[in-house]
Amino acid sequence: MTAAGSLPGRAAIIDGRAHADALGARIAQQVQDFAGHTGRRPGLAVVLVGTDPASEVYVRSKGRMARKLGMESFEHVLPETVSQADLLALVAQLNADDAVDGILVQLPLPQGLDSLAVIEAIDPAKDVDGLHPVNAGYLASGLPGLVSCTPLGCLMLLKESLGELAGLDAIVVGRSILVGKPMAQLLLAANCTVTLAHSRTVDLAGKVGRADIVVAAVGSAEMIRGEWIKPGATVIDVGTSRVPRDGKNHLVGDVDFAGASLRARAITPVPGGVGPMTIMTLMHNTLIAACRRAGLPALS
Ligand SMILES: Nc1nc2c(c(=O)[nH]1)N[C@@H](CN(C=O)c1ccc(C(=O)N[C@@H](CCC(=O)O)C(=O)O)cc1)CN2
Repeated sequence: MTAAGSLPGRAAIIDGRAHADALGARIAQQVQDFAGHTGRRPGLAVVLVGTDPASEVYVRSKGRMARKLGMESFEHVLPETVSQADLLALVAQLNADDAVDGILVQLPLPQGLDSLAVIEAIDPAKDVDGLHPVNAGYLASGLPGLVSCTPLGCLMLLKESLGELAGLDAIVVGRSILVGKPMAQLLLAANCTVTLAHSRTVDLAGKVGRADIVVAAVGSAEMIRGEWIKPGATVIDVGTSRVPRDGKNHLVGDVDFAGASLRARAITPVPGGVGPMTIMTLMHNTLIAACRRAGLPALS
């Protein structure tokens, strides 16, 4: 049988925007409850260094979404020429600010700045990107911390689409600290059997072809071919690359969408799949961080 809403031989589309909207409605209600209990609103500080156009768009979207859900948004824009010391001083100031529950430094940072050192400087309790080694360690140890936004969004989409994940064979293609590594840990915690593939993996096509779940996070346009996908697999595409086609720039994922749709049971589109969930899971993490800091029970 095909997944709900799909035509025979065509994968169901996993609608990330709809899932993000539903999660956003729940968060907005919980923000009101938080404000009722504490007399203040959860606060998210976003730091942008430089003028990368895509990063500017993402930072604006994060601030807009935080305000829309009733949170405080603090936006800090620093010039590309900022020193490592000044950036670290801003992070220290945000760590000490009681109105700030979540801190996010937009990546990538301009050349010359050490992003790992900046991430390590963030108070792990306010690290709503879930990238601090303490939070990565909590995730690997099965302890409650803050989980990186994109993989958390992917896991939510997978659970919505598949229900139970236990026992499924999953492959994650890409081993970044932002997506690949935490994604593999989340799937392991959900009792999948996980392969973490990367640029040196031998026979990637064969390994993808044995997976019930494929999470593609390589950052290379359409490199996962449709014919590699196991019939009936569920495909989550994290990639966003712009490619020139028919005289226009098109946004495509890491997966050959048209080919994969003929074999998969369900697939995320690009745009409109994982991306909107990345922004909403950041809001979810900010609310979790705020509740923990206020000593309120964790959210469901
Ligand atoms: N500190 C961080 N930096 C970066 C992260 C992150 O999670 N934390 N992730 C990415 C960028 N990113 C959020 O920061 C992000 C990327 C894409 C989208 C999104 O909604 N994409 C749309 C398409 C948008 C377009 O047209 O270009 C979609 O897929 O539908 C949201 C957030 C790297 N940096």
